[in-house]
Amino acid sequence: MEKLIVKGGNKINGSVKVSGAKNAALPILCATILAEGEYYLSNIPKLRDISTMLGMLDVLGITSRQVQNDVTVLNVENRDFYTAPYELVKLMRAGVLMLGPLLAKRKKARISLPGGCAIGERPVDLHIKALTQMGADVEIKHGYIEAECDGLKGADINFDIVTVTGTENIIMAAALAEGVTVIKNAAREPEVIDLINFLNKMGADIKGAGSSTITVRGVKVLKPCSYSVMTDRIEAGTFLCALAAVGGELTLKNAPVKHMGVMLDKLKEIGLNIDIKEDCIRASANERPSSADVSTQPYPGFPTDMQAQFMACMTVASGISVITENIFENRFMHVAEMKRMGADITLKNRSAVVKGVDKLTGAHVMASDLRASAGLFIAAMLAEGESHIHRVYHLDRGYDGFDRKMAELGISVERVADE
Ligand SMILES: CC(=O)N[C@H]1[C@@H](OP(=O)(O)OP(=O)(O)OC[C@H]2O[C@@H](n3ccc(=O)[nH]c3=O)[C@H](O)[C@@H]2O)O[C@H](CO)[C@@H](O)[C@@H]1O
Ligand SMILES: C=C(OP(=O)(O)O)C(=O)O
Repeated sequence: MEKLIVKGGNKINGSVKVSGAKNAALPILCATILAEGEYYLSNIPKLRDISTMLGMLDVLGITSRQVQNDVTVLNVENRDFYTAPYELVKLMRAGVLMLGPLLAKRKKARISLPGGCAIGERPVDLHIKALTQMGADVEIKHGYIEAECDGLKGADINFDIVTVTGTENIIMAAALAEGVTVIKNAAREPEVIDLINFLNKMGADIKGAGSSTITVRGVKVLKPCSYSVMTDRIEAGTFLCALAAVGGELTLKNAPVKHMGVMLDKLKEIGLNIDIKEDCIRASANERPSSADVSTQPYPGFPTDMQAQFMACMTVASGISVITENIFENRFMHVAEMKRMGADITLKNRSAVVKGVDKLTGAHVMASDLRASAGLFIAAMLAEGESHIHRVYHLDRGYDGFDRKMAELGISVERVADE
């Protein structure tokens, strides 16, 4: 295991290139199951969830190799493998994204049921209900989702809750199903749009990307293609939050600006100066951030994946902020750790009331999940003295070279072995 030692007190100064989006790359990698042949995918981020996903695809007979540093070539054969084992799914919930494509293409899927995790129970009942409506037989046995079908059929799916991976699973399943599938209350996240663009490039017929009604007309065959994955709005937002917290100047290259609306508005509200030219954001902060309330919502609302980072910034704001988490029932594990660094936070049901303090102090803290780790990193950048962030493997799951990029921006950070 490794930990990060961060010395607080430095400002951000420099420029950073935003990497490919984890949450777009993962479903796109799963979608390759849908057609045999060779795919050329660029802008796939280098992070642990991606290597786990490539390992899972390998188990299914799909090999990958890296060419020219930025292109991942996948070679897909339609083999008789259909199991995503516990050892891999336990490392990353996105393994469930194999359910739809495996059923559609191989007519059978056996996926380890993802367990509960630090941010909540995260059931997959809506994925299963929708696939059953499309004609699949699904059972839970020995901790696995076991599903099979003679061929999926189009259906009218109405999700009770907006679910991102649920929407993605059904879109992939429907792409090769017989007839038309209409998904109502679909997720509108940019990563869902990226998946649809990829599938349409493979020859799928999907309309309504970015709206809450998506119509998929099943086609008989899809073909492989080359594709460049969108850049990561959460990574971009994390760097901007860090800047708003500690001050300084930052140029973000390759930022997915058009998908960052609410985030950028919030960051302006707390005092960040932002200048945008195409996909380049120049931002600066000279003063302590102002306080602001946020309430997480499905896209286009404020993302739950930015809540911990925003909270870190608010720990030193001039005033009181109320941060409400509406998506996951338990996504406040970072609160106790931030309090250990001197933050003044009170939890009331789904909200955290954060009273800005003059300074945080460095401490040993434990990362509980991916975005909590980023939030704790920002808190450590703000703190007086040294902080040790343990269980940094959570950070590595979802950020491409986070500590390296922060070091390039002038932040004092060291990665060392942890006992
Ligand atoms: C790999 C990926 O893209 N992960 C993202 C995806 O996760 P993920 O797709 O798992 O999150 P969902 O959008 O499905 O979850 C939204 C809510 O619906 C609930 N729910 C979901 C499915 C279901 O069958 N039953 C059910 O009750 C969940 O417990 C949660 O409370 O969207 C989340 C919400 O934007 C993000 O935080 C994650 O980063
Ligand atoms: C919660 C996240 O990811 P996952 O759904 O893969 O756990 C995240 O990206 O913040």
